[in-house]
Amino acid sequence: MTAPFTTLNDFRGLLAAAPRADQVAVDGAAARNGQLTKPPGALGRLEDLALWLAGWQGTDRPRIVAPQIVIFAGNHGICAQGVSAFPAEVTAQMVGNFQGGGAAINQLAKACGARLDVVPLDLDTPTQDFTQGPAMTEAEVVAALAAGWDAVDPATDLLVVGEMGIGNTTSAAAIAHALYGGSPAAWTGRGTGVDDAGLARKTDVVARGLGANPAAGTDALQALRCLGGREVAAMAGAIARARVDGIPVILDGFICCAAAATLAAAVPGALDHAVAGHQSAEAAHATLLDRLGKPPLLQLGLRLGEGSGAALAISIVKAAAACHSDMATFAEAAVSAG
Ligand SMILES: O=C(O)c1ccc[n+]([C@@H]2O[C@H](COP(=O)([O-])O)[C@@H](O)[C@H]2O)c1
Ligand SMILES: Cc1cc2nc[nH]c2cc1C
Repeated sequence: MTAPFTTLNDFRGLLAAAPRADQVAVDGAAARNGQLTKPPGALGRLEDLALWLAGWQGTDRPRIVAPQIVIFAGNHGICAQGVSAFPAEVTAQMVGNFQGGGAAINQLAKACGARLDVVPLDLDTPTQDFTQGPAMTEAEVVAALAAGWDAVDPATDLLVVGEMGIGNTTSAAAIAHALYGGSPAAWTGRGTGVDDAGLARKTDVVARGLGANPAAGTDALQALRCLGGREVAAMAGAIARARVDGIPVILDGFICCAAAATLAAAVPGALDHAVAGHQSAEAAHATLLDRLGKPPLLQLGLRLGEGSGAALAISIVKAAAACHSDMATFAEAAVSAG
């Protein structure tokens, strides 16, 4: 498909017009949940997940049979300022590793039975350094949103978006700072492992980013354009496509959630189809999840990106659907209800 928008305003309009979850299916799933052979509430958050899936799949018996993971990769102009523990060429090298099957996400995708797609975005043309002005033009950010939109398989029933982009924790911190305010230091963490001097440089870059891009402080999609990267915008485009098509999404770490946050700030309800897969060890991810109102399913100390934490959570969401849809009811199993 070719994405049905050519401007940020078109994109915002599509997202604002997206249908809501199917309440009849949710009510049907809640009724079924009450008849399953377990004490009420005994499956904890698995029960919430099943009802959430029911609403987006439009059935009281949701199933996950075709999960898709898409990894977007982009390069960042701000890398020249020494904001990462790794050199920018690692982004393209890791794309080769994903394509060769050697990265963590290849194993995690295999382990949960998900299709994995890798989408490199103009790696030879990093975004502009956002301390000097906008990272992307409107045409560039729209192209990245469209790449994300087009990468979603409309037949998938559960989507994970992940990223690879040296420097992108700085971009994500700058976006969070623009959307939510607070001090630049509160949003800035160590990413791939910068030392104290690197952390101080990053914090300064985050502060100067908003200073150089006042539009980012007044409009969430401008924050994405001015402070984001191509892979960040592509994740936003894919999450938005899933919202419009009613496909449930599991959010990954700090960068994925910063991309998602631009949608939530632009259009209320834009993330109703999304749950948080995990809480990353990146310092500000907990705060960002709190702002999004999304409690994480897992907290394993991961800080990898690549969709890794969300990929692990696919198994949990699959399990929630299987229990809900395939368990026996008290009547079917001839078990006495309480
Ligand atoms: O997902 C996260 O929360 C996360 C936290 C720290 C680092 N990363 C990954 O590390 C890269 C960005 O780190 P950095 O230090 O280059 O900004 C990028 O490729 C991300 O996938 C990802
Ligand atoms: C090796 C490496 C792998 C990654 N995967 C996601 N971000 C990454 C950053 C680095 C440095």
